Amino acid sequence: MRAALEATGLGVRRRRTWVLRECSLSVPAGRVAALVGPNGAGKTTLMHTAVGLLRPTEGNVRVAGEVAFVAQDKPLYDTFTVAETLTFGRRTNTRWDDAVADRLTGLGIPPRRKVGTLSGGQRAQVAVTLALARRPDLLVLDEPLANLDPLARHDVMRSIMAETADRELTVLLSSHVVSDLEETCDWLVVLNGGRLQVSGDIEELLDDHLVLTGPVEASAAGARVVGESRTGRQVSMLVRGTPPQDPRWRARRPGLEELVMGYLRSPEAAALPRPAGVGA
Ligand SMILES: Nc1ncnc2c1ncn2[C@@H]1O[C@H](COP(=O)(O)OP(=O)(O)OP(=O)(O)O)[C@@H](O)[C@H]1O
Repeated sequence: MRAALEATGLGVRRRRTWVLRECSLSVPAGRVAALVGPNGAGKTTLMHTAVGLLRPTEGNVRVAGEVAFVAQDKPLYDTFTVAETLTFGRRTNTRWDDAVADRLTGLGIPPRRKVGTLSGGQRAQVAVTLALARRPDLLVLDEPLANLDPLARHDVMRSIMAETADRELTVLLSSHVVSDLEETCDWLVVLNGGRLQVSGDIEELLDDHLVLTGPVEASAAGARVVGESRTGRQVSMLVRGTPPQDPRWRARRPGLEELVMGYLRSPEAAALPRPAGVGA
């Protein structure tokens, strides 16, 4: 399994505070990885170190091949037209792919319009298309869907997915809206308070967890409990691995959002690949 992105013991200190610490993860090539976590978790910091905008204080991060990055504010030249923006991209990139760039026309974005007059969704499409047309091996997108309406979010994700279907491209994208990621992402990375909590294949993670509901008296002995919440006499908990024996539990597979929320509510819990030879 070739890694497109590999971080080892990655740490970033800003002034006196560690904003990223002991972060070791590996995203296999060809995956679409969702990077989630609350505000200030360190998502942008991780992305900036991955694309070389920020030097780690400790550890290292390695990326295989060419990287394209779309920053949160989708920086573009507002006075350029869409066509001029594409011409600029073509002239400044040796790996430029006209077929990808031409997709903007198919999306109904007028080539003669000034970039500064585009809607948020159109602007996001231009920024993502510019990055994709550079034919990167790894595409890093910092909240590409922020401030977009549901239709525009769907369209941007569709543009990205069209490209991943055509060739081996690895994508790392951050978002606060887990439901946007459910259909498109197959790898999950959860950061919380600068620490890595989860990194793994989404289907395997969902298969490895259960949501249990039952009376507060039910015994969770033997289970690895990620987190729990109580409503009156009922308790609901996210567990990893083998469920507890008590027959009073009702068990079901979690959804992606439940899995993410379970970990975010329990910053001490982690679902990470263990180093070889180390027990559970
Ligand atoms: N230039 C800076 N100087 C000092 N601290 C910074 C700087 N940039 C970010 N930080 C701090 O680093 C921490 C992580 O920030 P980061 O932007 O990586 O989080 P994030 O997960 O991307 O958050 P958000 O979801 O709000 O975009 C925050 O506490 C932030 O205040």
